Parts: sequence; C-alpha cells; structure tokens
Amino acid sequence: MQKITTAAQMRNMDRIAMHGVYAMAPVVLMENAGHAVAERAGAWLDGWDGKDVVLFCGKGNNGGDGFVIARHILAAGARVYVYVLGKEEDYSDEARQHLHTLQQLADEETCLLLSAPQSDADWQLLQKRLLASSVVIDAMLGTGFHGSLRQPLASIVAEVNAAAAAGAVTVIAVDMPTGVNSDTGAVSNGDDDEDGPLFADMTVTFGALKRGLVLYPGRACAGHVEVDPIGMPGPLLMQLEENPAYLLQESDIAEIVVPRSPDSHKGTHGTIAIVTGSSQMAGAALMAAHGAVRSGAGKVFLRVPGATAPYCIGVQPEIMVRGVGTGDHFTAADADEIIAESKNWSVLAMGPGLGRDAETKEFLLKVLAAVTCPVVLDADALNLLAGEKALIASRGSRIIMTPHLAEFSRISGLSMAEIKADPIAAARQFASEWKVNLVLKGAPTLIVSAKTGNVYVNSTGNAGMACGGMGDVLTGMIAAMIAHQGMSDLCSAACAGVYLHGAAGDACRKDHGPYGFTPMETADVLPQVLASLEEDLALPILQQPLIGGK
Ligand SMILES: NC(=O)C1=CN([C@@H]2O[C@H](COP(=O)(O)OP(=O)(O)OC[C@H]3O[C@@H](n4cnc5c(N)ncnc54)[C@H](O)[C@@H]3O)[C@@H](O)[C@H]2O)[C@@H](O)CC1
Ligand SMILES: Nc1ncnc2c1ncn2[C@@H]1O[C@H](COP(=O)(O)OP(=O)(O)O)[C@@H](O)[C@H]1O
Ligand SMILES: [K+]
Repeated sequence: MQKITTAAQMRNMDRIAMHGVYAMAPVVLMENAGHAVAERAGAWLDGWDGKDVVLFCGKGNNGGDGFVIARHILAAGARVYVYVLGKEEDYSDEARQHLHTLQQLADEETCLLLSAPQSDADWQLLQKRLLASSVVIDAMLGTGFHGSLRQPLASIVAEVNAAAAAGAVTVIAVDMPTGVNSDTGAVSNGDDDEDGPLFADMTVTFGALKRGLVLYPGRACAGHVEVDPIGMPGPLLMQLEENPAYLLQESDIAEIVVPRSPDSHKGTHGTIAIVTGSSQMAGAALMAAHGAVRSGAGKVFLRVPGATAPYCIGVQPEIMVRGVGTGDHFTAADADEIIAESKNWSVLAMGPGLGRDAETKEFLLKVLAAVTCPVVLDADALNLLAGEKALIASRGSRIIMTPHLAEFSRISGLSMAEIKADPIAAARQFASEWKVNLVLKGAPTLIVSAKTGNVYVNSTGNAGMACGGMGDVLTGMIAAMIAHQGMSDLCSAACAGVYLHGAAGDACRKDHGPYGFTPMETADVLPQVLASLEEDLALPILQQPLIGGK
C-alpha cells in the first residue's frame, strides 16, 4: 500500500534520517534524491545521451536536488542549461556544496550556468532555449511552496507550459510540480493561466507520495508519478504517522477480495436487500440492485414503496422485487415489515431515489434503530439523516455512508470551500464524530475507516463517470462486497467497491470513449474487472482447474 504524506510528515522523516539515530549526512540524501530523478527520468525518456535540457533550480533544497541532477545527466551525455534562481548565500550547506561541484563542471559547450532572466533579451533567449530543447527539468519549488507563485517563477512556469503546449518539450518535475501545494493539491492562482502551476509529464517524488499529487487539481499537474525511497532507512518509510493516508492500488484490492471457494453456493455470497426508491425515481433503485447483481451477490432483494413496484417488477429477472405498503414513498407504517425481513439479510442498503418526504425520514429512523445487519446509506437517506449524528453513532461503526461532495456538505455543515481546502481532514473528522465508515465520493473518492481513522484515496475512475446513477450502482456494489465476501471489516468492503467501480468506469472509457457510457454498462463490465483481478491472485492449489485451463 502506498503511503501518502504531508510536507510536515516528510520534513519530520528527513529530520530523523539526518539528525536522529541514522545520522545520514544531508548532502547524501540530496545526492540520492537528484540521482533518483536522473535515473528514473532517464529510463522514462530512453536515456539522456544527446538531449538538450533546460533545468530550473529554485533557491531552496528543491533547487539543490537540481544541481545533483545536472551533474548526473551531464555524465550521461546531455547538454544542460542550468538556471540558478537563488543567490549562493541563500542555499543550505548541502545545496551550496552541490552547486560548487557543478560550477567546476560548467563550460560553454555542455553545461551553461545562468542566473535568473531579467532583461527582455534574457526572456527571449529563455524562450528560444526552451523551444530548441527536448526536456525541461523543474527543480524550482517542492514541498516548500505555498500561496501563489511570485516572480520570476510565475513567468518561467508560464513559458515552460507554453513550450510544452507547443509540443516542444517533455517536462520532468522534481518532488512536486512547481505551484502545487503538497498538502492540499491546491494550485497557484487557481485557474489563472498566467500564474498557474507547472504541468509536468512526469514527477519523481521522494520518500512517499504527497497529498498534492493525488488530490485535484494538483494531481492533474503531476503526469506519470514515480516514488523513490532515496535511501531513507526502511523503518522510517514504514513507520505509521499519526494520521495515515494511503493510495488504493490493485494489489491492495487483490488482497481484500478473496477468490470464491469452488464449492460455494448462493447462500455463501450473501442476501443483499436494497430498500429504496419512490415513484419518481424507480431507476435509482434498479441501478443499485443491478450493481449488487453484477458484483456477484448471492441473492438480491429489492423492496420499494407499493406504488413504485409496478415500475420495477419484471425489469430484471435476477432481482426479487416486492412493494411495501401502498404509497409512492416509504412511511413509518412500512418499517415493521422491513425490520421483520431484515433478520434474513446480510446487508441493507437504503437511499438511491428514496425521496425526501418527512414521512420517509420517520421510516428511516425506525428501521435504523431496529436492524442489526450492516447498513449502507446513500443519497436521500443521507439528506434525511443530516441531523441524526447520535443515532448513527450508536450503531457502533456498522454503517457505511456514501455522500458526494454536496451531500457531505449538507450533513457535515461544512461549506464546499472548507471541504476542498482539506478533504482528507474533513472526511477523517466526520468519520470520527459520527462513528461511521465514510465514502466521500468525488475525484478522487476518499474512504475512511471508522475503526482506525485511516484514509484511503482511490486511484481509479474518470470524468466519464460524472453522470446520474453512477453512485447508485456503487451503493449496490459496496453492499454486495460486504455480503458475499463475508467481510467483517466494512471499510475493506467499501475500499473494494470503490476501487472496482472506478476500474469498471476505466474499462468503459477504454471500450466506449471518454464519456457517454452508462451506469448500467459500468456495472456490466464488473465481471471482466473481477477476472483481471483474479489473474493477480495466487489461487490456492485446490482452486486451480484440474483439467485444461491456463
Ligand atoms: N533533507 C531534506 O529536507 C531533503 C529535501 N529535499 C528537497 O527539498 C525540497 C524541500 O526544500 P525546501 O524546504 O527548501 O523547499 P523548496 O525548495 O520547495 O522551496 C523553498 C523556497 O520556496 C520559496 N517559496 C515558497 N512559496 C513560494 C511562492 N509562492 N513563490 C515563490 N517562491 C516561494 C521559499 O521562499 C523558499 O525559498 C523537497 O521538495 C525536495 O525536493 C531532497 O533534497 C531530499 C532531502
Ligand atoms: N471526475 C470523476 N473522476 C472519477 N470518478 C468520478 C468522477 N465524477 C464522478 N465520479 C464517480 O461517479 C460516482 C457518482 O456518484 P453520485 O454523484 O452519487 O451519482 P448519482 O447520485 O447520480 O448516482 C461516484 O462514485 C464518483 O466518485
Ligand atoms: K519542482
């Protein structure tokens, strides 16, 4: 599992590596960091030999890494223009030491050291050099960046972006793309192109992923990301910080989703109840149920308000539909029937298309106070339960809530701006106060464990999934994950559901194009997504085919 750190956690790790028991020399860590970029970017670019490179070195330690990179790519055959944007006295001892070494290698032919552009002529020359080069290396700012870019960095970044847009150069960022906040993913000056962040094709980051590389809008600036341990002592890289966050990857999900036992039966894979819908929104109920079916649920029951049932019965034969009561929305009078049935259910999901009638809130409160199986709450169930923290918290972490950003804003009372300023902290705080497993849907979706407070950042999904009904399918999928994998840990089930949902969306994007694929099509591709996951699993010997097979 890939750890995601903040700048402060990274600084702490650096501090212990250098000044704690490991006593690593700062100049060595910087050497390792610069060498890692030269190696990894070189491999990605098919070598440095014969390449013209423009390298911008800021006045902090990110710039120090740049001096090391210059030395290594020179040795590998590149020609380098190095813009040294700080004064010698600005640099840390280790950066100054690397600058001195580089100064000994400087010459007109292969390694030109330049100061920050000032005159018009300087800027014109910089533009020319960018257009005549094939690679730009951004060692201007790393984890030390905050606020908005100041000059001359803002103009340099704009020039680099323009050269990249013209197709002239490939851009490699050192640790972070300049102008991206490493803790929040916020970028310099929002969407103002003139002072915006640098857009890299590749980022080589040190020690661990930074939040700003996985959260938007920063994530869109990073390009292909590689993490290099830069020789940090293993125990330091593995150590658990106070507020851990991780990136979910396929290998993590392959560990959670166990292969089916060959002698399993439908009972093994759970009875999923979707209790939801209203006459206006029968489709939401059906999409949630379909998400459960395509995730391999043993049995899927759909319970809808009586007047909604005619729109659902017979639509999909695998789904066992029954109307409850006679209304077009649920009321408290319908609760007893659901509570009685729930004794046979592995999991209950409520919310998609439920409607927001006050009578439906009474129904929800009654059901939630009585059922004992795990519950997934989405959409209107969340809107109706916005003020019911005490009831939700009393369920002892047996609930998964799956709000999108607007729903989360409603139930948490936080403004959209407050959530976006630090979504990881907002999600963690909410899960802790409400004692729930939280799936905060978006780009990217965050999952928080009620038990540990760990935050998992999803790595799959795409903007083609921004269409009505996608979340409904996810609700059914998460419910099915809880039930048929017999998962006692609801957070693991949520992680599996979210990752596979996004992976299904990515498969649809490949097959159908960037958008226009539907939630039902996304659900339909799940068996293939699960199949590719199974290829990664080491199947126990008894589950391998005895005859034939691969
Ligand atoms: N020992 C360490 O701490 C190591 C650090 N390393 C590198 O050091 C970097 C962190 O170094 P620093 O803490 O010096 O930080 P940076 O080099 O990222 O940036 C610090 C400089 O940026 C300036 N700055 C901040 N916001 C600005 C803005 N909006 N506009 C213009 N200038 C701005 C500050 O005035 C300061 O001079 C990492 O990203 C990494 O690249 C690596 O060498 C590995 C070891
Ligand atoms: N730009 C995007 N990138 C990745 N995933 C996305 C993006 N937009 C939407 N999604 C995913 O699609 C789903 C949309 O859910 P939701 O907003 O609840 O839709 P609905 O309520 O219409 O069913 C979520 O799982 C979300 O993470
Ligand atoms: K950088």
